[in-house]
Amino acid sequence: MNRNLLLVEDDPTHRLLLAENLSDAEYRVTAAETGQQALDLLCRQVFPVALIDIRLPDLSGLELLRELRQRQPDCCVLLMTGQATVEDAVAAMREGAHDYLAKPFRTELLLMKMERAFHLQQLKAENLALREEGPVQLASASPLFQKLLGACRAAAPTDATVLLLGESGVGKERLAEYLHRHSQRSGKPLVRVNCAAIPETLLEGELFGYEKGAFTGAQKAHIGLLEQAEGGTLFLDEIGEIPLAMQVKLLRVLQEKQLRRLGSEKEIDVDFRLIAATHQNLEQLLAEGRMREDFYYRLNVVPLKVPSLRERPEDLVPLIGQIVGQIAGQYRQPPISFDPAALQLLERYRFPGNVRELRNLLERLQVLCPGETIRPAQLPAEICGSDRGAGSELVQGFRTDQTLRQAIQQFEERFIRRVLEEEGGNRTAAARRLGISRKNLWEKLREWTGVTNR
Ligand SMILES: Nc1ncnc2c1ncn2[C@@H]1O[C@H](COP(=O)(O)OP(=O)(O)OP(=O)(O)O)[C@@H](O)[C@H]1O
Repeated sequence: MNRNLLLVEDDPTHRLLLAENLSDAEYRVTAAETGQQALDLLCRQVFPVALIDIRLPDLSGLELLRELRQRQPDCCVLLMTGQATVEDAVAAMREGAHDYLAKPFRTELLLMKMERAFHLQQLKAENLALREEGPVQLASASPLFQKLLGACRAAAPTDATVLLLGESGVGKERLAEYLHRHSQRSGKPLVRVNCAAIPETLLEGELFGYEKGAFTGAQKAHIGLLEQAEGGTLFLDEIGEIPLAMQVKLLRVLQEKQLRRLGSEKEIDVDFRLIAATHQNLEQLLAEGRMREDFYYRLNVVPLKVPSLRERPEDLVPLIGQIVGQIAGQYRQPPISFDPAALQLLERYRFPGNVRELRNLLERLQVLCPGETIRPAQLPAEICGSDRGAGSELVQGFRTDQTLRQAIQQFEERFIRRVLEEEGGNRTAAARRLGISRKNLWEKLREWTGVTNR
């Protein structure tokens, strides 16, 4: 475990003495004289434990504690307090400090408390790793997807760069998580970056980090995402969106395993495994000059194509089972099921949004109709309509030389007739499905055909 310890003490003699004793006990001590210095250090380094004097020249121990908890909420804080400030220390413990030492204290007591604090952090880290190691569930009965999983299992324990290719919503991010969990780096962070979601002007600072004052607005130093992935995995989603200039910089980091924060000359060693993903055709980006060849070859070490849901029809039913189970559990509701006709419609639908679209649909149905057996009429129009030639006859023969109003009226008539037909002429059922009153339906029919109510 990282034995970094932040020591904040303004009294030089006491600071030196403490630093010496703690270093002798093999802690890696970084000392600060003031609250501000401590805050700057907290932007640069992760400290599992901090030992803080409650009386500092610039900030009160309580203020520093609050700021510290914002920057590193997992840090375990021990306060040093004089007799006069014991009450403050107790208040600080209510705000999340772990323990306090009343001055003067013996070195053995300090070392004992320190050992306990680090032990606690170790347990927390192990617990977290255990929780995160839970299986990433990937329901699949399709040979194509099974083959992909086989390749993932082979690639996972290596440090090779993996490039996940496939349409939006097929589960690339989920596979990246699977790869990370099955790698040697699973105890370390998986840092996910959606390159398309970060504005180009901010991308470099976000990835590489920056020093205080590196540019206007950089009021404090910032640890970049590449550094945050230290020891773990960096997942760069939408890699096709990375601007050319940034490709050069990233390539350099990938080759030299070193980076420089914005506004700094210092090279920092970095060690992460890269997984990249895109729904774009990278060869086309190459041809269009939007991706550098050297960057492409660096990414394209283990390319894995994730099939769309259409290419793995065998997976629809297992996926429905898994996702409904998950969502119903989450909402503590009885799970939905599908009648054979509804299931058949789902099987015929193309799911352009892939598993994401399926998941959203299932969540909506589960929340609106918990425990029900879903019938075709409860499915959205795009899925229902995919029955019998995707409902295309409803829009066949439309002319563009009519007004919008005429076109809408024409569609309305066809649509209503079709629903009425599907309901075997039962107007009450048809009106309910159409979401209009029986009277309204009758009026419309009379207008079109002169039929009167029977
Ligand atoms: N095998 C699966 N089992 C259950 N849920 C899945 C599975 N694959 C994907 N999902 C779910 O589908 C949604 C989309 O998956 P994910 O974000 O991994 O897709 P993606 O390919 O990375 O999409 P994009 O290219 O848009 O980033 C997520 O909610 C995810 O949990």
